[in-house]
Amino acid sequence: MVPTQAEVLAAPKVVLHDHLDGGLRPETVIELAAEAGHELPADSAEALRDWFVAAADSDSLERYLETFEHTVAVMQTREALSRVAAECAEDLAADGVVYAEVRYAPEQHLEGGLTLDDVVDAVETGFRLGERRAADDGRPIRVATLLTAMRHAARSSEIAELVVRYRDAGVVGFDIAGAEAGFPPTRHLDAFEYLRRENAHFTIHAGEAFGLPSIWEALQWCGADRLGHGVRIVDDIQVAESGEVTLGKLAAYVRDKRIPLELCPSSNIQTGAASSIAEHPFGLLAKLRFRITVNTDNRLMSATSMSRELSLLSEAFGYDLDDYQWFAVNALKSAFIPFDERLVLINDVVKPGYAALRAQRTLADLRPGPVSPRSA
Ligand SMILES: O=c1[nH]cnc2c1ncn2[C@H]1C[C@H](O)[C@@H](CO)O1
Ligand SMILES: [Zn+2]
Repeated sequence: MVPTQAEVLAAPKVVLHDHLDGGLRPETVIELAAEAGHELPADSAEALRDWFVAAADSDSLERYLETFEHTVAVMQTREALSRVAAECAEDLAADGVVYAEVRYAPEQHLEGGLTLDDVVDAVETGFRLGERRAADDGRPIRVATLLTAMRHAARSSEIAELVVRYRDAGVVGFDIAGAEAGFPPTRHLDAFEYLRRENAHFTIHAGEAFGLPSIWEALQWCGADRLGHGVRIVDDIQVAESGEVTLGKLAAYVRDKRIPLELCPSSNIQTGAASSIAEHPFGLLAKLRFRITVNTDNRLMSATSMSRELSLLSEAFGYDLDDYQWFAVNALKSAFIPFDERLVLINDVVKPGYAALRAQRTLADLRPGPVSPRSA
C-alpha cells in the first residue's frame, strides 16, 4: 500500500542534505530583496516560485547554481540570515521533519560587512528561534548545521576552522559544494586533513554532475564520511539482462562500508543527473541495500519538500511506511550528531511515530463497514 498524503505528512522524516540558501520562501525573497535593493526576475511570489523552478530545470548543474544569485543576494545581514534560518526550521517541522542537517556557505554572506563568525551566529540564532516556534506549534524539530566551502574558491581551510570553532554551538559538520566538473575535492585536502585531525565530520558533494573519479577522490583521498548525492555510483554497477548484478570495486566498497548516500531525486532531474524519478538509480540502490537516504537539496529551486520527495518515490517504486522508516533510520544512523542523541531520535521519535501510523491503519481495518440496506 502506498501511504496517503496525510500519512506522508505525519510520518517522522529526517533530512541530511538541505541547503539554507536553496530553501527560502518566495514571499521572503521578495520582502528581503525590496529591503536590500536587489532586483529579482519576477515580482510576485507565485511568479518567482515558478521562475526558480524553470531556471533550475536546466539539465546543467552550472546553470542550476546560477539561480542562487537571487537568494544569496538577500541573505547579507544578520536579520535576514536569522529570519531565513527560523523559517527554514519552521517549514521543515511543518513538513514532519524531526531532524535536519541544513547547510550553507558562510563565505557567500560577507557582502554586507559581516564576518564569518557573525554569519554563523546569526544563522544559529535563527535556527533556535525556529525550533522554539515549531515546538510551540506541536511539531518539535532538531536542526543541526553543516558549513559548506565553495569548491571553486580557496577558503575551505578557514571554513573548516569555523566548523571546529562552532562544534558545540550547533555546527556538526563540513561540506564542499558548487560546480563539480573541473573542481575535484582534492583541491581542499588541507581542510579535510585538518578536520580529520580534529575528529570532525564531513560530507562532500560528489558523483552528481561528475562520475566515479569524484566519488573515489572524496572517499579514498579526502576521507569523506558521507557522499552528497553520490548517485553516479551506479556507473560502477552492472545489471545483466538476466537481472544478475555485479558491483565494481568502488561500488562494493561504498556498500560494504555503509557509506551514506545523500540522494536528492528531484534535484537530480533538474540538473540532468537522472531523466525521471522512475529511472532514478534510487530504486536500484535501495534494492541492493546501499545506505540510501532521501533528501530535498533545494526546496525552492525544486518546489519540493520531504513529503513530496517521498510521495514521488512511492509512486515510482511502491514504497510504503516500512520503507520510509528505513530511510529515516538510515539517515539518523548517518547523522553527524553524537551516537546517543541519534539513538534517542530513532527509538523515541522515529520508531514510535511509524508504529502510531501503522496502528491507525490497523484500527481503520477493524472498523465495521457501512450498514447495508438489508440489515438496516
Ligand atoms: O546540488 C548541489 N550541487 C552542488 N552545489 C550545490 C548544490 N545545491 C546547492 N549548491 C551550492 C549553491 C549554494 O549557494 C551553496 C551553499 O549552500 O551550495
Ligand atoms: Zn546539494
